[in-house]
Amino acid sequence: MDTRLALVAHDARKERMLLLARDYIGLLRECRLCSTRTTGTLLRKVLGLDVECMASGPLGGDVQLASRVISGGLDMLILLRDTQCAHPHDADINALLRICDVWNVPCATNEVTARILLFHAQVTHGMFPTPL
Ligand SMILES: O=C(CO)COP(=O)(O)O
Repeated sequence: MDTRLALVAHDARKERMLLLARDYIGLLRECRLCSTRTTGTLLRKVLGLDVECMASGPLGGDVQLASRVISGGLDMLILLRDTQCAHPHDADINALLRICDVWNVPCATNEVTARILLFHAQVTHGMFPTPL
C-alpha cells in the first residue's frame, strides 16, 4: 500500500497520537508518512517510523501540508486538534482543514474519527471512495 498520510498533533494530543500510531504501526509502516516537525520527530524517535518532516506547525508546517494536498500529494490527514486553547497559527490550521474539504481529502481532527479512517484504510488497503 502506498497511501500518503499526514500525521499532526497539537501538544496536548501528542501522547494520544503516539498511542494511536502504536495501535496502527503495521499499517503506518506501509504508508508514506509526513508530519509537522515536532510530531514527526516524536513518531520517529518513539516508534521508529520513517516520517518526512515539514516545518513545525507554528512555523508554517500546516501550510506546507495544505500545499501538498493541492498538488495531489496527500491521501489522508490526521490532525489531532487541541480545541481548548488558541494557537498563534489558527489561520494556518483552518486553511489546511478547508483545503482538505476543497480537495475531498479524508481528514480526521479527533481520535475516534482518526481510528475510523485508519481502520478503513487497513481494511480497504487505502482505497477511499472517489467523488462522482
Ligand atoms: O501545531 C501543529 C499543527 O497545527 C503541530 O506542530 P508540531 O508537530 O511541530 O508540534
